[in-house]
Amino acid sequence: MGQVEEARVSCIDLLTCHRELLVSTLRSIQCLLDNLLANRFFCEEDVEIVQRTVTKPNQVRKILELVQCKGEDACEYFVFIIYKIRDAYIDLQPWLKEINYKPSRDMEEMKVVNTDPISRYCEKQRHEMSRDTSFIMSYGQQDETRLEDLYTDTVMELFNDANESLGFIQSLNQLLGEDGVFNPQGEIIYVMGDAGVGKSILLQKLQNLWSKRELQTDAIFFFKFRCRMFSIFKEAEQMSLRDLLFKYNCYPDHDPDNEVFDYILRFPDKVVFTFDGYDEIQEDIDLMNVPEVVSPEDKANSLQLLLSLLCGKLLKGSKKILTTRTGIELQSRVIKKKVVLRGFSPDHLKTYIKLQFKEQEHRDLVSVQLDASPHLCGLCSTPLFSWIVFKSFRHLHTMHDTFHLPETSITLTDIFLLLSEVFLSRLATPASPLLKKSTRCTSETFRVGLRPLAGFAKLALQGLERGSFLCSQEEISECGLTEDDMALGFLRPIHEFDASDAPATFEFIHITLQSFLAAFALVLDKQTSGNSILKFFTECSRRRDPCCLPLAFCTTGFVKPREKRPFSTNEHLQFTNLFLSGLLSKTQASLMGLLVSPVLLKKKRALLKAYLSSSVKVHLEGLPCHTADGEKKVHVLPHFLWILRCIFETGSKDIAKMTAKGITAGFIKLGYCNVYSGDCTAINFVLQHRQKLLGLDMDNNNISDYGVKQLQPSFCKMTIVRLCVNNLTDSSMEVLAEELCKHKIVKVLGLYNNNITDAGAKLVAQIIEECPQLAVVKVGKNKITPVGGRYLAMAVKKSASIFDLGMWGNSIGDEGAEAFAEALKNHPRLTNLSLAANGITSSGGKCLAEALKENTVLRIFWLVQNEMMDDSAPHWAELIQANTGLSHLW
Ligand SMILES: Nc1ncnc2c1ncn2[C@@H]1O[C@H](COP(=O)(O)OP(=O)(O)OP(=O)(O)O)[C@@H](O)[C@H]1O
Repeated sequence: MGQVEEARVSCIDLLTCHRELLVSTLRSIQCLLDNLLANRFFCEEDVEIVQRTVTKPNQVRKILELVQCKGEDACEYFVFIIYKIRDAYIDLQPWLKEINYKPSRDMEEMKVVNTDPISRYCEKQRHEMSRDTSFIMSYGQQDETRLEDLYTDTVMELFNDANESLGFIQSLNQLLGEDGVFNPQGEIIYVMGDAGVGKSILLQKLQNLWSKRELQTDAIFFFKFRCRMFSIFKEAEQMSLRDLLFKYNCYPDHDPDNEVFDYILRFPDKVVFTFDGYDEIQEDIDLMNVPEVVSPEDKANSLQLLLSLLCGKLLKGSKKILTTRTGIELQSRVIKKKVVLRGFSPDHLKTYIKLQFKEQEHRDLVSVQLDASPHLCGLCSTPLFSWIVFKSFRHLHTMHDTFHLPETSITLTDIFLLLSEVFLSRLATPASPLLKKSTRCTSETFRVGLRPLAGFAKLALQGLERGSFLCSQEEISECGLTEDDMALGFLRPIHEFDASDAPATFEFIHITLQSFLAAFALVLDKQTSGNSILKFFTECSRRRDPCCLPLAFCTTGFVKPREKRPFSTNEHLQFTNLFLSGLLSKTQASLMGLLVSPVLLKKKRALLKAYLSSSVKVHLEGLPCHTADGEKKVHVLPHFLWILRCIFETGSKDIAKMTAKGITAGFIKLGYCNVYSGDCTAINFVLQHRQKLLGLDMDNNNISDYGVKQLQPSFCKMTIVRLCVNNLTDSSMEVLAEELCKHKIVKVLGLYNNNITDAGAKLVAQIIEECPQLAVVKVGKNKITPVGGRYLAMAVKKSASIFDLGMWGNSIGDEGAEAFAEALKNHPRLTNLSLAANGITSSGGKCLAEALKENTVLRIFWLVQNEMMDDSAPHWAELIQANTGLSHLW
């Protein structure tokens, strides 16, 4: 035996000595009884005696009495059970440590079976979680793919409460860890991302890793919820936290004493929650005024339970990951950390192609087509869209002799038409394998599939109109859809909301597909006046406010009743508008002309054209603008971007021209508007028709190199190019250098916080040298070393226009500093320079101070966060006394 034996403390004495502690702390009595019985320390009668005893402490007393009567071995085995099943006897682990318990060799050989309800529940949860998360849904139910065969990492960026980037997360383990926590008191790990960027799949992967014990966490419970379910529970339905956890997740069997729930209440830090799709909550505002839930025993409305969990009023300290569409802001005080999903990087996309296509021939074919179209690459950075494109490609390629992805100007409407074509092609009689593959005829597929397509479209529109993502069997039948139609793949059944045997509920396989079909319904609709196609446009332009969700409740406890909103965001409606624009485009005219009367189609197209042609102008007129340097500046809202997206879908040059004319401001700020690379095609589509010069600020978006490529034709008009915090690499610098040096009109170039290295810095230096009007350049927080620093310094030396250069947060070091010292001597114009946080030591500092004695122009100089020692201070003191033009030295 270990220390216990060495000290010759018998276990009988131990149990006597610590009896009080054991009586007050010991739980999971059944597990003790099961093992004592199985190993014949107890007989059936002993077990019955214990079970007949009324309270838990008395049961423990009885067990202690009995084991002590049975002798030293029984007592030692009793302690051994507590030692072996840590989870069940977690409170007694410190005691075991205190008595320095180590089991004897004989004891180590004895069997202990874990019949503890808590451990059994954990196992059950892991088992069910693994079953539920191992497959990614594909087309309908018929074609599921294993998660591990398709899951590809995506770009995950951390942000602080001021929405400043804190860098990227490299692995899912970091999501639950401490990286990027800006508010330790906050309870929520807030994950944001655009439609289809992979929020649900990210959670699924996390759940799957946990189920296989591959996630680095000590959490032993995991509860997953989709937020939309909270809208489904009946308003009047009151439920307890226990119901919410067990009825709608995994149920604890064999737990007569509620030990699992008690454990969860006592150790909330052992619990992970995932709540997917916070934007999908269709809250009833009246509920918000009901008092908050603070006791786990209270019954309450499910939404209140959710909010109390999220705010930490219930199960404080549990880990909670909440996902939502971009644009839904929560108050920072409830957020622990913030992660934004950015979709596939070019490398991720390559990996995903490999996973999607097993045959090298297909991989090559797809890669060639993608390489030829940066716009398609941009679209495919959203996993949902690449999934549709690749799946459709595979399907159509196997069905038909030739199939190529649509070329250059593919739109989102094209992508969803492709998906619908694949679904509807199931209606076609399969060709005999011996026959040559059939020739693809999209219009025929749609013509044959019109009845079910119209049925699904009607169902989708009805759902959007009443604010629901779900549909019942009854509603499906009312739309004329049959069981065979259900097999096409548009809908999938959902089981998770009905704890009872309620009839099945269905949802569209993705919300964007519901939006697409709703748009289809608007186009097909013969009954109502054409005007009704614009109803969602009107609604979206009215609801311009950034969304504020029920978590106001967490901090204020009271929210004023507002207009009842079916969805927390209007993105679904915006998508419907976008698809409507695409379906009514000239490109789709021949296909749609087969499905709708050409006269009606023409009427609807004219209405849309009239609306879109003026909507940018109207939007801009409604915004506050200010004039600076004789130029009108306006900060647009995300709705502006949606209008541009719609205009691009129409493919109409006329509308684009009229829109370009309507942009009267000389400077447009699109910062924080959630612009992604695919949007740049739409922006370019309009801007290329602009006659006048323009300043464009696109800071803090996600446009990436694909986006810059798409904007290429528009740079000839841009005097201000701000692309800070946009995930750009040197490849974007090539495009910028080529365009900006060709047109030489740029005045401001913002590239702060991207991924520019020395090669990119060389190109920026070229822009500085060759653009005679360039006054402001921001290249801080990139990856520029002394080599790049030298290029930039040399360019600054040659430039007579540069006025403000920001280099903060690179690593140009002393070598870079010396080069800048050279550039500063007698520079005619540079007034504001930041070399802060660049690893410059006293030696570099000395050179800079010396050089500044010959400079009377520099006013503001940032040098903080370098590595200069006190020995450089006299040089700066001397410089200040020498009374150069320097007014601010940091
Ligand atoms: N990391 C990934 N690896 C492979 N495929 C992915 C990944 N993320 C998403 N997908 C594909 O994209 C589809 C849509 O993803 P998902 O449902 O997670 O998006 P979402 O961000 O939750 O969208 P929404 O906000 O509209 O609900 C998935 O069904 C899957 O096919």
